[in-house]
Amino acid sequence: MYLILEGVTRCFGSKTVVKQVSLDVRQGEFVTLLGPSGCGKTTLLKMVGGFLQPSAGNILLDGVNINNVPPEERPVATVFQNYALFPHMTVMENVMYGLRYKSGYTKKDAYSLARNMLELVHLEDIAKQSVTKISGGQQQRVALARALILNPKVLLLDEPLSNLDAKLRMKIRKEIKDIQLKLGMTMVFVTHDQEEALSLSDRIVVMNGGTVEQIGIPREIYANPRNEFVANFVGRANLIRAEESLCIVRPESIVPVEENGDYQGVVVQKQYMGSYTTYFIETDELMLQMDVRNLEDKDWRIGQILQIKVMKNK
Ligand SMILES: Nc1ncnc2c1ncn2[C@@H]1O[C@H](COP(=O)(O)OP(=O)(O)OP(=O)(O)O)[C@@H](O)[C@H]1O
Repeated sequence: MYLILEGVTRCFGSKTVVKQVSLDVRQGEFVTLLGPSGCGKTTLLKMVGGFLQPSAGNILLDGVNINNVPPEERPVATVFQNYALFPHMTVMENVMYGLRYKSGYTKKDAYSLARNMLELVHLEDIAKQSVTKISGGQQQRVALARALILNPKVLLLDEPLSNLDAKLRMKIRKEIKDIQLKLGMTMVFVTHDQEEALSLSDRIVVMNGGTVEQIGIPREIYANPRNEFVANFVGRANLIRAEESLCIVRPESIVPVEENGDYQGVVVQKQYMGSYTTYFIETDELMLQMDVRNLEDKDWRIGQILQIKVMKNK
């Protein structure tokens, strides 16, 4: 394993905000820390970046314990949520600044490397502009180039897309993934956005209250959430309790049938979502959500009685 976290813990005063987190990240892997605000994901990332010391536990990178290595000497780079660019510098100067603690680069080397990075993030045409005169999406790309110029062993990204509008978020999300695949770079990404986590990650670490709830590939996390917290935080879920057991059923795993359904219920509300419609179906004991793709002319009206079957999550 490339990046190893062993029982990493962090306390602030009497409060433990990261509790005994253990995690192995493979070289070239894209791992996302996903969880609600305050669950400790940024604190965990800061410990990997060296900006915070663990109260207990070890962090190893490429076989070396980096617990006591200061941030500027770690082979790790961080892209922050607020970009942290220098307003008095141009795009090019900001990217070159990434190399400030690295020795052995002439100004010419640094310039040529920065040029390559700007090409990678498609900003070569605005290299001479001030960073205050460019858009949010472009600023985020500058921050990315400034981190990548260090050729880090691990790139840490702390909610890098949260200041962008929905459309731009999708665009930069794809660019980050393209770069990760192109460079084979190990990335640890922090977000509270489940879509971002599902679409980008090789594996997702779902966190809650400073601990890990589940680690798995996106499909596993979505189709087989370990508990109610994961089921509700990642996607929408119908929670069907039978005696001692809890069955977690995704809305698209509920299908209408002509007869012999598992449940009969009445449509009490429907929400048109473009590519699918969500029907809220009230049975004797449950309120179920059913998603039906809007491919055919199938449509059920409010008040209609339906038979439904519960399928396996995909
Ligand atoms: N320097 C600090 N001193 C005291 N408490 C802190 C400090 N930094 C973070 N915390 C607390 O630790 C907890 C976890 O914070 P953290 O920023 O890691 O959460 P997060 O999951 O990244 O949340 P968000 O998505 O809101 O950034 C929070 O309760 C926060 O108030």
